Amino acid sequence: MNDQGLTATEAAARLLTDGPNQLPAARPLGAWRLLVDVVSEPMFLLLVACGGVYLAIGDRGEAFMLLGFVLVVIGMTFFQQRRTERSLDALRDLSCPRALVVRDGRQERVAGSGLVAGDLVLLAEGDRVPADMELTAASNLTVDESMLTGESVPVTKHAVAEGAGKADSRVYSGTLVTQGTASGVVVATGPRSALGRIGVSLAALGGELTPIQMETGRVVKTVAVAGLCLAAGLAFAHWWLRGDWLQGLLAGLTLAMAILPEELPVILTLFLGLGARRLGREQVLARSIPAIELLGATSVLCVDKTGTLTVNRMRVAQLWSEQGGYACDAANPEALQEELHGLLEYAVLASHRRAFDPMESAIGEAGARLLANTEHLHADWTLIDDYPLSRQMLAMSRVWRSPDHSAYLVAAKGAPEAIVDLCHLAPERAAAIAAQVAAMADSGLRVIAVASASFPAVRLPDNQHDFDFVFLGLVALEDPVRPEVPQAVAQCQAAGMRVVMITGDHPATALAIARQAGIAGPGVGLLSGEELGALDDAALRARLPATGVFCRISPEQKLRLVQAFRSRGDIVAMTGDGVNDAPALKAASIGVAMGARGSDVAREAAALVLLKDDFSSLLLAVRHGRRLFANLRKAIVFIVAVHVPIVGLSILPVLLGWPILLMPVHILFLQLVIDPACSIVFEAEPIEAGAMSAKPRSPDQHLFDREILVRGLLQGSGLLLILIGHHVLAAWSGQSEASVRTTTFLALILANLGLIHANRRWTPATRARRAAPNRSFAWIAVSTLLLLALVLAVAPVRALFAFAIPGAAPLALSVFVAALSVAWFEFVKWKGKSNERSIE
Ligand SMILES: Nc1ncnc2c1ncn2[C@@H]1O[C@H](COP(=O)(O)OP(=O)(O)OP(=O)(O)O)[C@@H](O)[C@H]1O
Ligand SMILES: [Cu+]
Repeated sequence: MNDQGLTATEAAARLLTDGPNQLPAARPLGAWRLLVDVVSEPMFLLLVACGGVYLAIGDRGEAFMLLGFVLVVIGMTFFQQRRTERSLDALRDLSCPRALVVRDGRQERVAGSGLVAGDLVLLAEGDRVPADMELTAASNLTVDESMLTGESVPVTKHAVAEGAGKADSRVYSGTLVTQGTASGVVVATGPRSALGRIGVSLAALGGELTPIQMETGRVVKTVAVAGLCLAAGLAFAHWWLRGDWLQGLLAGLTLAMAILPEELPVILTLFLGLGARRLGREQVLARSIPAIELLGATSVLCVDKTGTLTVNRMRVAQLWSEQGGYACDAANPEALQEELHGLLEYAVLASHRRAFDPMESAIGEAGARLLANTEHLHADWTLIDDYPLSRQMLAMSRVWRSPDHSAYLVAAKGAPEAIVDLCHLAPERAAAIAAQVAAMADSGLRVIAVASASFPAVRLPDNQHDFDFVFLGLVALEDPVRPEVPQAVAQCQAAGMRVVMITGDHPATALAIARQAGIAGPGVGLLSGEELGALDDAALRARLPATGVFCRISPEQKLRLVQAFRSRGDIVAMTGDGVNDAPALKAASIGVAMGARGSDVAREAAALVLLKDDFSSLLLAVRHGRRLFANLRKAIVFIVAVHVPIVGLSILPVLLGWPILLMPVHILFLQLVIDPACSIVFEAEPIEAGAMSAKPRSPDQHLFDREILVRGLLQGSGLLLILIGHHVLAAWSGQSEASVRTTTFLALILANLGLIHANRRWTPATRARRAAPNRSFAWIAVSTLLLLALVLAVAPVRALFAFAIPGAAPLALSVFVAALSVAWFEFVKWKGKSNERSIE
């Protein structure tokens, strides 16, 4: 079998003829769905109804105007849909497995969709098999084929060369490598794979509603029902008081339009969608929308050590045997002493030649450097078998045959406890070794022990215990804490979040690294996997508040820990990268996988994928989550406030016998054009200064709570009163009906802008930061005023809006009223702030 793989040109040609290695995505017809979506928009129905009434009255101009707005609704729905679709496509790409393929003799990682038949692909634990393959080499490979066969017990696979039958040497697209490594040649891709033939399409992604979306849905429904009742009442009142039922119907429909919280769901989707995009810019991929929403409420961060807190670049720092020690820095001029040659030799033999694990690469490098030109490097030995690491035994052995030995040679390395156990050492010797391990681990080094054995060349035992191991010594590896981690941890703690370390490593190493990262301090305890196993759920829960470091933890225990934290009401973000981490990642409120280091399984189970594999990205994500929630609340205050005057100005004239002030066009102008644009300002608002020094919000804090409603209603009713004052004053000063309408509308729009400005920051104006200007506000203010000027300038449009070009004095009055309302907003803001303080 050639091990160069295909050439890139060959692969490209085959990709062209065979098509991508993808399953056809089932997607309903776009146009049809769009139609259904648009027609079920309440705004659309109201518009059509209003149009009908205008036609019945014989007012064709108004009717066509509304038709124009129908186009706006369709356009908005369409773009909305396109955007959601596109973000879902991005999610699908992400869940598409990547493959390590050999082409032109070089290994490269490509998207699974780029594979073609004949490609040579390497598989490792945690990979999703990217295509149907025939194995050319396999070491301890077991595969979970449950998604094809329903059988959840992993099956063992062998290479064809080992005389395995077809079923035994084939792995199928979509199945999961649960253990071992292998290489194989792709035999079928895309729809021709076993999975494709069954016709399984990708699991439906998206579609699930987040708690906030559900809450918003409820609010929208309640308000809509109330609005319709009110509108019916108004139509009836109009008919009763004035006798014109068509006009009454129109007034009712106008009110319904004014009340309908049409923009809420739109804004929510916008915020969450843009939130995902913002996270993406920080190299954080959000695979689930609910996670974005929850981020701001995170109260516990459970992080693993290697790679998340540390740089994951290992280096052998010390070698130690009972005969002596050696410091492995490049500055050490001395050669490695003869007594330690065997230790390093067997450490190398116990590692994979083409190592995935940074620890094994480090050992390989140290061997190549320190044992160069000795007889201890054995490129010509053949690997006979290996015993992988397991949860019961944190040690692995590899069995070799050398050309000049009759017996097999076995090299083992693993956690010192495990190796000491395998070597059956006398208690005093074991104690001395443990003391040495503790001394090395205290400075944060990861310590592993190495042993050797020889075994007659007969059938190998099933268990590593059956070898007669000789203890060789210890290898200590250094993996420094990332420089930015201590500060990030401190910021998390300042933000009221606990950072908890969960590791499979030795207690002393774990504690040392935790100290360097700032996780462990006075009053922060340590709990080992063994102790944890002895605790029942209640006892475990009781230990959590005082424990910050969990060591020698197995993945199954990670799951228990997540569940224990969650049962205390915590919102838990948990990082993980291994195959066995998937259940814990799924169980966490927010599962976090590492983009580069994580296995396919981990990334599939996670809600967030950190492309920059490090802890500070997580802090950034939380910041974005908090900002998003805060800005959403600001937008909602604005929306509540802005509805009050619109509703009031729709109802009052009918009841008080004034000429009708607001007609459907005016409301549409506000509701469909101005308000949604305004929410963009809130979305872009930077995080408030104190947001990362406050406690995380409680997970069941409502978006629409009393504080928000009171603040919004207060701002809105003040504005309504001021506008009524304006109306009375304007009418009294002898302005024409059209002029009153124009100036009141202008005052409303200006006050609207003032309202946005006021709600951008809830900290009083005097303390507002000047930094980070939000340019979208200026843009929207200018374009809103331009749009209004346009409406006034174009005579037919002006007529449709029933406006008149106002004189200087009415204009001045209108601007003055708007300024008055801004002062009112600032007062409410200041009042709200001082109330909050008195509650605390
Ligand atoms: N390739 C290996 N060879 C030998 N021993 C290993 C190997 N990998 C891990 N071990 C042993 O098993 C222990 C647990 O390893 P594991 O990989 O589960 O830790 P982990 O949870 O990934 O640690 P961390 O939190 O540092 O990432 C290690 O401390 C080490 O003693
Ligand atoms: Cu030697």
